[in-house]
Amino acid sequence: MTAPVSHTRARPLGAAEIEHATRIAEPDFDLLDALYRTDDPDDQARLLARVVLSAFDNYYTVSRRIPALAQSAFEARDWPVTVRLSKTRIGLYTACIDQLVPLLKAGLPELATDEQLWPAAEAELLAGIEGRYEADFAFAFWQSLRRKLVSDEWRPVSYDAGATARRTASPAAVLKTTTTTLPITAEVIAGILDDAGFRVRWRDRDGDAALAAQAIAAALEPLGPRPGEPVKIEIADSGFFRNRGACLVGRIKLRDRGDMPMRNLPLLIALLNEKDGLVVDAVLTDSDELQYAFSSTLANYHATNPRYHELARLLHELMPKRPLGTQYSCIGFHHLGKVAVMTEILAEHRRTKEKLATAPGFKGTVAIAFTMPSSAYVLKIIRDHPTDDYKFDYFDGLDEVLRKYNLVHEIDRAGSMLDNIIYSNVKLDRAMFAPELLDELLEAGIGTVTLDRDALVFRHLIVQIKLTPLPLYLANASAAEARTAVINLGDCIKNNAAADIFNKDLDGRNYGVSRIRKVYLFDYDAVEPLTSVTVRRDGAVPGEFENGMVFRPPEMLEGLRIDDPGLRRAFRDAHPELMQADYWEDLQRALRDGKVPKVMNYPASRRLRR
Ligand SMILES: Nc1ncnc2c1ncn2[C@@H]1O[C@H](COP(=O)(O)OP(=O)(O)OP(=O)(O)O)[C@@H](O)[C@H]1O
Repeated sequence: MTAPVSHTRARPLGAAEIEHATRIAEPDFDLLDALYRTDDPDDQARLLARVVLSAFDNYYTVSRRIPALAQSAFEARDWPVTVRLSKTRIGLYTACIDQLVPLLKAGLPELATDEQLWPAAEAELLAGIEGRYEADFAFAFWQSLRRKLVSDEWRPVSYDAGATARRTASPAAVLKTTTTTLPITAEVIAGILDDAGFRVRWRDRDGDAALAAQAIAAALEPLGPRPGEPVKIEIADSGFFRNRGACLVGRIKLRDRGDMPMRNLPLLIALLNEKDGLVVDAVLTDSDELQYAFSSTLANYHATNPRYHELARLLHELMPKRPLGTQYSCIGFHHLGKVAVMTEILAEHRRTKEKLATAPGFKGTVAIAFTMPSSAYVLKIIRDHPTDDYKFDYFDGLDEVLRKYNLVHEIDRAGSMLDNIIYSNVKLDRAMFAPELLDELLEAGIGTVTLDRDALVFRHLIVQIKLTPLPLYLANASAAEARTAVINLGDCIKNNAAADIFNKDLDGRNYGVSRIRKVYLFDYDAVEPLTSVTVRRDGAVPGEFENGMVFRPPEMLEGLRIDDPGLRRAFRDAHPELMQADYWEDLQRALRDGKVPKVMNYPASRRLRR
């Protein structure tokens, strides 16, 4: 067994230290000054590229420090710092762009309209980033900035990675391999735990390693393992940190044995840092379970290895049911994820030749949702005004709905809301749209969509992972599947409540079932902070007038509009508290006191010590 590394006591990070490490450096004012002063177009292009690149470097430096800080916070059990780091990371990219945009707008107003300068500056930028690993990231930053500077114009800036696109990224570059033979021993696992290089002590490393080895042996059993058979354990050379947890991620590989083909088992070792030391809390070996634990519907992990393409590929290989683009968001690369998702949608269209058409299910009164039949994504726009069937008396307006979608992207989604990828000024070829959808988009009087020659330009475009809307799922599911879905729906409502989210439109048709059969809320125009809702015990009084949002828990079941009496009963039996005012009031109190309930992101049955 590998000798344990010596452990220094982890030191909590001081507020000043975090502040310093995550502070974005000022823009390069000398360069900006030179840019403002010059009239020479070549100098302007060169200086603009340098100004933006220097801002990107400021951003990238800080964003790369955060995973290491997250590791220190985990080691020091400093949970408030962990939360702060996540918040800082998610806002950092926009903060860096917003730092520069007003300066450029004020000093060089012609940037918004200059048709010559941008291509010349882009060529300078591309030359400046050539050969850098994060060239595509720098280019995405450039495009985001440009989009902001020309945002008043109907001039979309592509989300394409262009020349900086990375064609191949083999996960091999981020994997550490241990070669051994079956059965995998506790000593081998202990070696892997040591190799992770934590600077704090384990509570019972050998005991945990033995339990983990047992869990792995049980998971390998269906793959026909033979004692002495060679095996490779490939673990990403990266820590992954989120909330109070950390994990090691990789896979176990068994070679083609003649009577058995090559076999792969995904592996996630979930770690906690308890008061008395590090523990292996759970071992996951099922791709769907990994996907749930690594869900893009939760706060992202901070990955200490900077090779984001290889990590995203590896995660995609381990969790193939989730599209590649969203794997980037899971490790905090939201903006690259945005580029990757758009690239994927365009590639899907090129490959399948399918057209975008209205998404299956109930038509929205607030949104228009569309997709291609085999696409992994749904695209959505928000109408300027709801249709006549809109349920509520008052519509908050397009900006407010977009704000809610954006809020859901930024908060800790606690596992039961989708991540919303929100694009602005996107151009999609007209040929991608089915004629009926094209007519609807252009004729519904939606001010945010226009036709620009052979393309549609969208002021905003929301992209989500495609689910099966709950009513469609229930209509086609077996009795057991339907029952599970309805019970999962209750869990989904509870998880959202734990994230201080209440969907005032209780209707079950706002929810969908994913490829791993979890239920998620996908419609956010009616979400409110749970803490702002008035919970009533009594029934409604005719003619009664109440200010604000009022919710009567006994009306929950009716609100969900699940017609099947058996399914209603299943929901009631599994979640009786959802129909009781006490549950909601207790939760509101806990949220107001800052006691956020824990969200479990793997089944309790996978814990090593239950
Ligand atoms: N992520 C998704 N996956 C699959 N289908 C979706 C998704 N988002 C929306 N849809 C489909 O599009 C329809 C309309 O979307 P959505 O519910 O967001 O619109 P809405 O106008 O906000 O609805 P409502 O009228 O209930 O407020 C849904 O009923 C569903 O059929």
